[in-house]
Amino acid sequence: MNNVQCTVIIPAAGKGKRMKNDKSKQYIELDGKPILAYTIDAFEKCNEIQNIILVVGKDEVDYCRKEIVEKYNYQKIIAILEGGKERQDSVYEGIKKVPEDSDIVLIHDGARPFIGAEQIKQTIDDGIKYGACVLGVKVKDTIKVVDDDNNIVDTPNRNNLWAIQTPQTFKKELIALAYQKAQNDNYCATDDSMLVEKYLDIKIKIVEGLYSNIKITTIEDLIIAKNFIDQ
Ligand SMILES: Nc1ccn([C@@H]2O[C@H](COP(=O)(O)OP(=O)(O)OP(=O)(O)O)[C@@H](O)[C@H]2O)c(=O)n1
Ligand SMILES: C[C@](O)(CO)[C@H](O)COP(=O)(O)O
Repeated sequence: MNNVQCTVIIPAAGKGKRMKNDKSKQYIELDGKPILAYTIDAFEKCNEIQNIILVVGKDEVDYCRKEIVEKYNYQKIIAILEGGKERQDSVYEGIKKVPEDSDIVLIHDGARPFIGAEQIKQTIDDGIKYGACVLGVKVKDTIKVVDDDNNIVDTPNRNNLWAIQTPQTFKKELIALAYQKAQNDNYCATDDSMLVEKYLDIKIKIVEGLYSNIKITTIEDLIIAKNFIDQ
């Protein structure tokens, strides 16, 4: 595909409850800069991305425009939208505003600031080739399936287990259709590819990512993030 048009949706409307911090985690500063700004930087600098859609919390649109978009002089942001109750609702707000001429939609957590250019480009290439792909890494631990009483019921073969990250990258029509169907059904998933798995009969490729592409979720992740920045 020549001149492929790519739009990234960055959901950043979460409250960061697991971080237990007054400020939502995406606005916590690392070395004087908000986590969300590190995330946006990666896509702003990536030549393959034309548009960035930011989805932020209720009442955070003006704050984000002034303190993030204007302050860091981002040029690719075409919309700053108010998100919804769940991550999926926030992403859906973004999907509704993807420009007509976009071929590929990437979805990337605002709280994953260490995404690399190579990985973004690889998901775009595989998104074009296969229609749907997600970044992931092989799990390092043994994973157990447990019942409601915390008794082990299964130990899946680790060779078949991957920890899934973002970007999750799709042809626009595919992800728009999967999202519309899920929203109509009130079906809530924990990542975007689950909707494609449920509603569309297509294969989704895994693109091998990096362990450094962490999602800042709990306080330990902040310590790791500070170490990455200091390196
Ligand atoms: N209603 C929501 C919930 C989450 N997110 C975003 O989705 C990404 C991944 O979600 P997660 O890490 O779970 O963030 P939070 O929901 O903020 O965290 P928690 O579950 O601990 O409250 C984050 O960038 C978050 O801001 C969103 O846009 N809208
Ligand atoms: C999309 C995701 O980052 C893939 O690992 C993750 O599932 C988001 O889940 P969360 O519950 O919002 O942390």
